[in-house]
Amino acid sequence: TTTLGFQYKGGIILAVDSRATGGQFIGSSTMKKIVEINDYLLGTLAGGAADCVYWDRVLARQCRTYELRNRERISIAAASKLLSNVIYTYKGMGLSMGMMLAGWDKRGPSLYYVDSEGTRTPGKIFSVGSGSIYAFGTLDSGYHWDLSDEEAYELGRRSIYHATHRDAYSGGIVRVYHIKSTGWVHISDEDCKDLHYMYQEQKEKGLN
Ligand SMILES: C#CCCCC(=O)N[C@@H](Cc1ccccc1)C(=O)N[C@@H](CC(C)C)B(O)O
Repeated sequence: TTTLGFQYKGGIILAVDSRATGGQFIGSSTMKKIVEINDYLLGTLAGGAADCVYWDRVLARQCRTYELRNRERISIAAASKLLSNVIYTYKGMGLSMGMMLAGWDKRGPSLYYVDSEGTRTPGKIFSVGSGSIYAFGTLDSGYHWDLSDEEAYELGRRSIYHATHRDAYSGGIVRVYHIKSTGWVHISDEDCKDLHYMYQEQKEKGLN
């Protein structure tokens, strides 16, 4: 898996691949690794597929319960704390999860990283998963706060593409979402093979 999230002038971008593997076996090429918890809150999945999917559903239920009890949406900080606290009770028992929670709440845009070791931290740029080392190469060299929306989408897309090209455990569809003050927008789903030939063409025409 390769997942990434970064905050910039225009909000937050999330981008992920869609491959699930069991050893060298590819179990899925269409996995949804960005999960829509509510209209203002997205999560990303990396690590054990069953662990991530299961605990994300638990979190989604807890967020909805919070809304019903408090008549307002949960903050990203509180949602990430709920997730972190509940999986911390299983620390050392073999859970494997590296998740990002991204959204827009009363304090504005917010991006958190939460994992099964007990780490919970806010930040501006994260990449999580076996291909994150490759994604960082493109992401860190292309990132700046004042990216335009289109440049930000392309940076997320290109960073995930590069990881799918080099990491055997990443591949399939490159999915990009944008979180703004009005909630999240699904920007694109593109097969990494199509992106490969598109970037090849650009290189041949010397457009890079
Ligand atoms: C095939 C199949 C069913 C999925 C098995 C399964 O959890 N694969 C894991 C890799 C893994 C992890 C821990 C133990 C074993 C195997 C996987 O593909 N994780 C991706 C993200 C999830 C959300 C799809 B990615 O991190 O590579």
